[in-house]
Amino acid sequence: MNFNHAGVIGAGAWGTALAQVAARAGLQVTLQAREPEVVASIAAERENAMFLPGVKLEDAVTAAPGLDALASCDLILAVPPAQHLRSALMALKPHLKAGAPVVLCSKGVEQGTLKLMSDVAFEVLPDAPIAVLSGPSFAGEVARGLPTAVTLACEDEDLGRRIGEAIAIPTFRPYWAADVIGAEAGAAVKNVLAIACGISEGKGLGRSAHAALITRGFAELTRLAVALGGKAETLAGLCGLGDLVLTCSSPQSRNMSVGLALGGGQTLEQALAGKVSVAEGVASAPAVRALARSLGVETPICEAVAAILAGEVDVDSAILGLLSRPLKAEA
Ligand SMILES: NC(=O)C1=CN([C@@H]2O[C@H](COP(=O)(O)OP(=O)(O)OC[C@H]3O[C@@H](n4cnc5c(N)ncnc54)[C@H](O)[C@@H]3O)[C@@H](O)[C@H]2O)C=CC1
Ligand SMILES: O=C(CO)COP(=O)(O)O
Repeated sequence: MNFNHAGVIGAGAWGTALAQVAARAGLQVTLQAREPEVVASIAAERENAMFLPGVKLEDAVTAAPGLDALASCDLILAVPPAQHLRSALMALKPHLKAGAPVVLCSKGVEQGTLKLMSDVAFEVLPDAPIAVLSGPSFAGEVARGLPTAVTLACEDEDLGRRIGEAIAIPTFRPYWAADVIGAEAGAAVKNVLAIACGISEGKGLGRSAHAALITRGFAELTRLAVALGGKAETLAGLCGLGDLVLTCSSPQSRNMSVGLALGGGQTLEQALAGKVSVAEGVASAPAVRALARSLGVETPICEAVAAILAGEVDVDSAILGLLSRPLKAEA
């Protein structure tokens, strides 16, 4: 089956950028937006002024307020914030075309249930083929046509390849993989680690600390992903190391920005004030901590971030705590 019509759930920055990619790849695209002003601005100005200003959208992208508009879509890209994926898929269910694959593009762990996005999707849409798209990809850069490569993970590798080919353009290169759990675990944990790197940067701890944090963070991310059933080699790819390096290295990252603000002395409330965009690591940190504890996996950096965000410890004490840990073998 070739794909002709993509439906995108969630017209935030990333949903809009992916709609642009799919349209450039030759698909008709319906972009479902919750905010009436987003639907209106795309219809009138060809621009999502609220979430992705300054990018003129392709003619093939049409915005719609309701999920009923996705009923004829043969490919769905689900891009709501992770904590809203369940409700979004439940709302999609009556309108989902039989057999249409659902590609999960949100990055996070569901609070309360501690489930990965694919677990949520399997629960809500047990009959739908599920794939995961993740990798180093800032929405603004992708939408402006700057190049990147991502992981397209699907247990059915042939389907993964076909989805990848359907949305690929020279500046957006999906590499397929079968390890859905590894791809999702990398996506969720890297956001928490980006907050840690932002804190380090905000405190002025230097380039060496930054590199050490990324590296030890990568060890945490890999340990947790493997405990969940993922493969270490997946985490060495675009959806793990690739996205970790990107998100930990630029204030363009909403997660790193939150960390920068915290490291600069702001409270979490101040760091989040006035932001319309989502910093997923804030919601995922307590879930990642709980998940790691339930599996007996050591994740000291994620633990420290979760404790800072929960107000259990201040930034300086958390840093001191990490630096005072017993020495051990690296591997
Ligand atoms: N922005 C980026 O560069 C990238 C984002 N992602 C992931 O994509 C997902 C969506 O992020 P963005 O598009 O950046 O979001 P955004 O921060 O640009 O926009 C917020 C989105 O949240 C939606 N929203 C707010 N409250 C909601 C509710 N109660 N129920 C359902 N939706 C609600 C808004 O409608 C809007 O679509 C996140 O999981 C993020 O980690 C992944 C790769 C890149
Ligand atoms: O996931 C992303 C890049 O791959 C976007 O990161 P932020 O959500 O931190 O901006």
